[in-house]
Amino acid sequence: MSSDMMSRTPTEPLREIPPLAPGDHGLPWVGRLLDYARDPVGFYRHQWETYGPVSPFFRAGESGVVVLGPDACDAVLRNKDKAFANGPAWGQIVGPFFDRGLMLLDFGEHHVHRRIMQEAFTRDRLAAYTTAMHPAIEQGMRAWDPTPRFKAYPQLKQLTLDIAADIFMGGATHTTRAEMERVNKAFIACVQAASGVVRGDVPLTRWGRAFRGRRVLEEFLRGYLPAKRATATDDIFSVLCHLETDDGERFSDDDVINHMIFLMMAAHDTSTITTSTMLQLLGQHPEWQQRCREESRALGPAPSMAEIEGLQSLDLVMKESLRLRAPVPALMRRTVKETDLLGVRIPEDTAVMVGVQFSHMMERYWTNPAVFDPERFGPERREDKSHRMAWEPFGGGVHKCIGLYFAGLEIKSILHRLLRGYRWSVAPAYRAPLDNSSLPFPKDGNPISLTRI
Ligand code: HEM
Repeated sequence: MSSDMMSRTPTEPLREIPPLAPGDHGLPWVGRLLDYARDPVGFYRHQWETYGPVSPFFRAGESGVVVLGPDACDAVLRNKDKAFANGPAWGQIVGPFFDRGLMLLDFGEHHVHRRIMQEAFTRDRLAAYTTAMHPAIEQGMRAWDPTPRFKAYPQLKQLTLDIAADIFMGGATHTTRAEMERVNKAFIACVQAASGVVRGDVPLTRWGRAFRGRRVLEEFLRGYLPAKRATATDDIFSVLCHLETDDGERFSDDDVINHMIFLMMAAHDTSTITTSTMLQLLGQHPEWQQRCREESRALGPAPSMAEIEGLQSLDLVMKESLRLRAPVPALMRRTVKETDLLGVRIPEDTAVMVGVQFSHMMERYWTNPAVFDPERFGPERREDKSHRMAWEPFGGGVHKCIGLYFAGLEIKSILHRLLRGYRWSVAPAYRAPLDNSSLPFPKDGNPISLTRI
């Protein structure tokens, strides 16, 4: 097993974070954020080659560190001496709009909430969610009008929102289409706040819209709460209302609302980005598209969870897409005490950016990492096993994505239906112009040439 660990004997003193090299200060206040937004992997490569696994980074008015390579990422995410906290770090990025979502809780409190929420993602529940997803996918795709420049990304975004309305809300039965539209807009406003410059409740700004959006979402969910508490159904909202651990721990009304808002956010953009990347890559690699289609054709239109898990080629393509374009390319942390990270002293209250995307592109762990090659995940090669954290699109440690199986089922169910009903192509030389200001999405809407079979 290879390693990028820099060894240090117990008697050696801790090293300090290296100082910024000339030219690495970037612009006043924003620092090198724009370099990152322009080309995240290029930025990471520069940090890695100049400084190694723990590098200095000035951004948004403060100094912090970028952590790169699977050993360093692993050390932060495993968080052995509980020095790295999520709440103060992610809170700064997503603002108060996803307050008290699971990812923003820390340590003992996080442990209690995670234990309860785990019950919403058991195999039996996942099987029920999968069954419920198919009608929503079928209904959503009915509106798709294939064209030679079909903008896949916005369509997929709408589709995953429609699926969320069913799976998360149980169809929101008493809600009109117009009301649901308002809720979707409110939700999108909260998501978009991450890239807002003005960080206060100021009208006509991203944050101003997000504050209003959060109020709309809370009112909407609170309106449904009594009915969801009264009757147990298969949607996540109702499940969260009725969860109880063996020790009798349950979520309060506020917990349910906070978790619902965060879950919808966590599930939405990430799955849309992955599906959109898969569409692009399958459009550029028709042999893989055909291979996946043949496996899907062997099943019916609404396969069970076990059948979806058996779609092997699609699974390889999904893993490769998540490697090439991790929907969450960096994980944020802040130290709550001084700590030792691979022999480097990280002071208390340091902003930490864990650049997981870079691990996916390191020659040390992957053959020709820039090339689309799903077979690298196949049983004969298993390049993802070159290091336990070489492939980490879902993070690691106690905050590892709780919805990763759900995500796989949703993404594959969408692709499965698409492969059976449509054929599509994308020019081999196409490179998606990505907006990296929050999660990486294609600015051009990911156009594909789509035809019905
Ligand atoms: C391809 C899709 C997805 C990707 C790439 C993804 C990625 C991630 C990553 C990297 C984290 C860790 C964040 C950190 O350590 O700071 C995370 C956490 C989380 N994800 Fe996902 N996610 C996806 C889909 C989903 C879905 C579908 C759900 C819900 C149904 C979900 C719910 C969550 C939650 C609740 C957390 C916080 C877990 C905790 O802090 O204990 N995610 N996700």
